[in-house]
Amino acid sequence: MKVLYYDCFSGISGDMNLGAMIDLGVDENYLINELNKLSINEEFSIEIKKDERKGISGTKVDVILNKLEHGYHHNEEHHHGEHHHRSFKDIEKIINESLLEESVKVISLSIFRKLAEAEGKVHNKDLYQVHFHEVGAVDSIVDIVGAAICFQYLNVDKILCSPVQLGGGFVKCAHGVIPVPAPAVMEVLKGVPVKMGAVPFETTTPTGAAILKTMVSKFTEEKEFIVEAIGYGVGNRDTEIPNLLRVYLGRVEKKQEFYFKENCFILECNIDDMNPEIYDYVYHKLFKQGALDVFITSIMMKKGRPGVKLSVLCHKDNKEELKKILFKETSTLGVRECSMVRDVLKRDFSVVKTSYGDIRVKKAYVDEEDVKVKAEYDDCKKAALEYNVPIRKVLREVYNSIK
Ligand SMILES: O=C([S-])c1cc(C(=O)S)c[n+]([C@@H]2O[C@H](COP(=O)(O)O)[C@@H](O)[C@H]2O)c1
Ligand code: NI
Repeated sequence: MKVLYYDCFSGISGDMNLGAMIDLGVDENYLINELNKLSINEEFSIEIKKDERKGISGTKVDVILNKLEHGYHHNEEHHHGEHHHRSFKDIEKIINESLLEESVKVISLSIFRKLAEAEGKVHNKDLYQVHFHEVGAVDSIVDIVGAAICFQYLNVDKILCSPVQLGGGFVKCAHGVIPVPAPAVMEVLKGVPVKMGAVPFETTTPTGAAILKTMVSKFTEEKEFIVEAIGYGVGNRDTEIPNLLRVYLGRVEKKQEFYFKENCFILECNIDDMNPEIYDYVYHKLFKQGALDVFITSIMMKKGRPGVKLSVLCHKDNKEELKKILFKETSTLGVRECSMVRDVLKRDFSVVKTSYGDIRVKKAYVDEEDVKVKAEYDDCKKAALEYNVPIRKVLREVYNSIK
């Protein structure tokens, strides 16, 4: 199983994510070619270079907004300092009408939706009323669609993430000066383990947060995988801590499970006043009704009376029928019930041909090497009686033939 792990000790932004993905091994030409399938491809270009923070080298990605001769930037409608805005609907259209792969469209749209929902919540607007600032919209489209292209390229089974460092201080944006963590970041990362204040700057942006929240299946510090590749995405600042996003590509050794869990019940009653000859009959009835096991434990009851605890292991579906048998066929006035989980070894059945006929054999697997083999007692008993031989002779032949 392939795992992608985000180590967000210095947070995450959309650009850092793209840098980390390329550093990890995503083919940059593939990423650029795929991004060019967007109709807005003339509005941006992508600069990819090696850079470093605190001596640790990684990949830095910058989304450069192109100055168009004809287009939004010089469009009459957007003079007088007004900005063109793209709504969530516009972005849905751009993504849906592109020639990007279907899975890339689905991932991109769900990341965008998460971002738009958070912005909507913070600014008290409906999802479809949220407008992305012109410059931010192109940047976010490249960061988010780029992230989706990388996920599709890496084709991992699971994405995990450390607690996310959000930073601190204040940041200037289109709304003015806002606190860090930015409100949209907090909204997106509700319920996610985060850390704050490592540096007095913004380390995690709304786009970075939305990528994580959409894609990560578990936020954990446990790294139960073998690291096969490491990537560093370089951030814009040079802070006291290296402004890097570290990602690991890992492999989880497939552990074969030899047992499975099963819900079951124990029915119990204490008896000190019943003819002991009857237990054989009760056992027979309980097993016939589907009891998984029936057993008796000697107990000392009140008034110094020796008695027994009759226990019945069963599944839920025949529990009530089994209780009825206990009430009808024994002297008890009450039955206790207790739910439990049992671990059951995987097993298979086969038939061994012996000179005494066919004998059924059960194999239960403790692990790859350790197998418990058991000849079916009833078959051995029948064969021993039929051939008038000691039962151990039958057993020996069975075990010798399956060695
Ligand atoms: O809507 C805008 S411009 C906006 C809202 C918020 C909220 O938290 S609400 C935050 N910001 C800041 O803009 C930059 C860019 O973020 P990206 O995710 O687009 O990379 C970042 O500093 C945000 O905190 C902008
Ligand atoms: Ni906002």
